[in-house]
Amino acid sequence: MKPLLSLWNVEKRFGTVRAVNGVSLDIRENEFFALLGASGSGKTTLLRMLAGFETPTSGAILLDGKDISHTPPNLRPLNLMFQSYALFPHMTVAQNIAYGLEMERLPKAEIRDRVAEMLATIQLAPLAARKPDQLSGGQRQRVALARALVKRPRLLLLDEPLGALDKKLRGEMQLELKRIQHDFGITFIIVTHDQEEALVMADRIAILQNGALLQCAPPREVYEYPASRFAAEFIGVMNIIPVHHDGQSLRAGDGSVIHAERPEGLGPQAVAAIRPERLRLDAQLHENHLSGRITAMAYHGLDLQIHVDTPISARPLMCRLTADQAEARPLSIGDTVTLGWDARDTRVFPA
Ligand SMILES: Nc1ncnc2c1ncn2[C@@H]1O[C@H](COP(=O)(O)OP(=O)(O)OP(=O)(O)O)[C@@H](O)[C@H]1O
Repeated sequence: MKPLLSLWNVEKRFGTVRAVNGVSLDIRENEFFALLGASGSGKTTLLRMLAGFETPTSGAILLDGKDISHTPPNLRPLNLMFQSYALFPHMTVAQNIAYGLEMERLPKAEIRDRVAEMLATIQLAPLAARKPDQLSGGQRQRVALARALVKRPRLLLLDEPLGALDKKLRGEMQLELKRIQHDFGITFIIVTHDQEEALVMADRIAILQNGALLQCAPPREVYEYPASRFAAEFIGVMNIIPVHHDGQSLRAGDGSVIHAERPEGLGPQAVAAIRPERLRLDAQLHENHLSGRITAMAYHGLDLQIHVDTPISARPLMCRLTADQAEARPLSIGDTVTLGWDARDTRVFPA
């Protein structure tokens, strides 16, 4: 399938700072695409280049195969929604949504119909006559989204759109955004520093580090097969065990062998990485096993997290048990347990 948007080796320098460093990627029609990275990794700069507020120092941005690198923002078929998206305080919800269409001088009847459609989509029809200061944060966010969507852009760019919301509301709005994106069939590109948010919402995630693209893949792949140690630790929780590669096998600090599927060309210093939910208490069923002592436990409703002190790592291993597993085997701090995990669940990266 032909990509909607292509980035070809896009670079942006501010003086000596390389904010974006040779990023190449394709974004497909109807995709929910997340740009994920720590503060200063270049997410916003990349988004601003897509919107046309910055021009690449080198490389090209193509929309439908046409180079738009130097096309001004107002001539691009896209819309940008910021975290601090300001609604007009003196206008009602309906007027705020209608504003962009009125600027385009569309017929009154069409504006009325499209505003009504958007109010239904964001489920705020009963509040159409309210002013922004009579809305909750989540409701204001929906109006901002409606205002961006009502113009039917082909591409919507969202810069930390849920950043100002509390955790619970954020979770609800994540699902809401996904539903709206699906219903409208518009391509969404969202900037976030929240890895959980990217996992929940996106069809694909691009991880940026120091302006460079580290990995671009669907959430599951990013989670299960991180491209590097940085990606492994950035997404979700990861147990990291320093290992030595002697050409034959991987050994932990205490000399015990760690069974893993090894990448080629690994140097002597490496780390083994295992997700907490891959560690099991039925150790005999797995290639790797070792004993340790429980030092801490945290109950989370759906799961139980235990920290286990072991000889293979200075830091305790984090192990996540489902409620069923935890019920089958009552545990307390101080208990000795035997942990096991599979070689195929062990990723290995250069240290
Ligand atoms: N106008 C500018 N002039 C100089 N340096 C800039 C400018 N804009 C961004 N930078 C630098 O480029 C780098 C990337 O910034 P950018 O805002 O794109 O990162 P980000 O990933 O969006 O970060 P955050 O999550 O904190 O918003 C940073 O080192 C930043 O200081």
